[in-house]
Amino acid sequence: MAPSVQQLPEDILVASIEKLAITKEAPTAAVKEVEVPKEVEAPNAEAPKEAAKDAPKVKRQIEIEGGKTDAKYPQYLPTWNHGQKYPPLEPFTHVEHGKGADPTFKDLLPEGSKIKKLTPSTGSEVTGVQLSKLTAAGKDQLALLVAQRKVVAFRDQDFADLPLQEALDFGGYFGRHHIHPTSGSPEDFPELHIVHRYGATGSEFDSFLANRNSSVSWHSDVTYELQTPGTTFLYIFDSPETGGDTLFANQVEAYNRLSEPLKERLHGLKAVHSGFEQAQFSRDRDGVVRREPVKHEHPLIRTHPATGEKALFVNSGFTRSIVGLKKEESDALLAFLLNHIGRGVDYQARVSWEPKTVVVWDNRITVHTATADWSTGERRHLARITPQAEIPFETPYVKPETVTKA
Ligand SMILES: O=C(O)CCC(=O)C(=O)O
Ligand SMILES: [Fe+2]
Repeated sequence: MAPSVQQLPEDILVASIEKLAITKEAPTAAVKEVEVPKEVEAPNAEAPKEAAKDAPKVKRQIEIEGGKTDAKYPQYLPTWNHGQKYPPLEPFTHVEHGKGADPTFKDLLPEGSKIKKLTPSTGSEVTGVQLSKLTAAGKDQLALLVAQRKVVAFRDQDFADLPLQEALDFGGYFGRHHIHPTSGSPEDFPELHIVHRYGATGSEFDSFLANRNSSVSWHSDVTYELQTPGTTFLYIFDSPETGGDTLFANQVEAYNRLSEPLKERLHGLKAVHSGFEQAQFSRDRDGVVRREPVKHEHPLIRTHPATGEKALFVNSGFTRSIVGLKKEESDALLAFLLNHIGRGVDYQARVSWEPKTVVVWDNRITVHTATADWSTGERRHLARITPQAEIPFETPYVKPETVTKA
């Protein structure tokens, strides 16, 4: 078996276990049938709402009461609309705002703000900045800072209190919104990907752990798409008192740690990233599949368009095989790379969620994993905004001596 299929993509957990958990945890909750548009055939992913207006109606189930009443942000609870069907994504031109941004960060980190490294190579924490108030220059610098530090946690944000559309408008600056094929989203906002768990003993998550040793599942989001996500946002509503941290691994550093002969050999190789298993997982549980699944081949080493840094671009969630290698070779090489990334605690950062935190990371050059380590029945509830970026590209291997001489 390929190493990648031994682990479930984290998105799968987010998408489907939550749905089951809600049903289990709130058995008395009323389920209301709501009239909603059927077969929302959007002409493209950017304009689903226009298409929805004239569409015929079907019933959709939304979960209310037991699940909704005690959530701090019920407007962000997940719903699954089986009527939402979108055509394949069309390519678009991505504008990389981090490229050419002012590296002094004067519009992002004004006087009085504080930035602190989480670990030497990876992750920073910022206080004294209100993301929602950033100018265009500040947003460009945000993209650059995140590309450099890989992940940045911004504390004390008003983001969760903004109208949902305003939060989306902010995120839309960084790229076209990705609509997830299977995850729950707030009613009428399919661009928001919702993470929602109770983590209670006896929940669906326990039965998941019955077959797994750990909830750790390193992945980069939806890398099966042609244009994979770039600057990405996750913000918190409810979290357990302790636990539920999110971990990030730095794929630039994972690349840098490889020997020169191995780096040189990996350049030019491509890997297959597949969304088929995720879609099937959802179908098997009567979940939604908003768009038919796709696979794409991406370079094993990709270059970041703003920093020029090279990063390993494989993840255990979606990378299935290396193109051109025989199965055993591909499995062995992928297993080595994924193991290398997963055990690289010396190039990872762990973000602890505090109320009002917004975490921004660059999905092109990191992998991340949730940790489901609490079993107290506390709610953990977050939303992700996932702007897509460029088609992954690579630049040629450069020997270190050449760099020194140049
Ligand atoms: O729940 C988390 O900490 C991360 C979830 C996740 O992988 C995501 O939203 O992309
Ligand atoms: Fe994720």
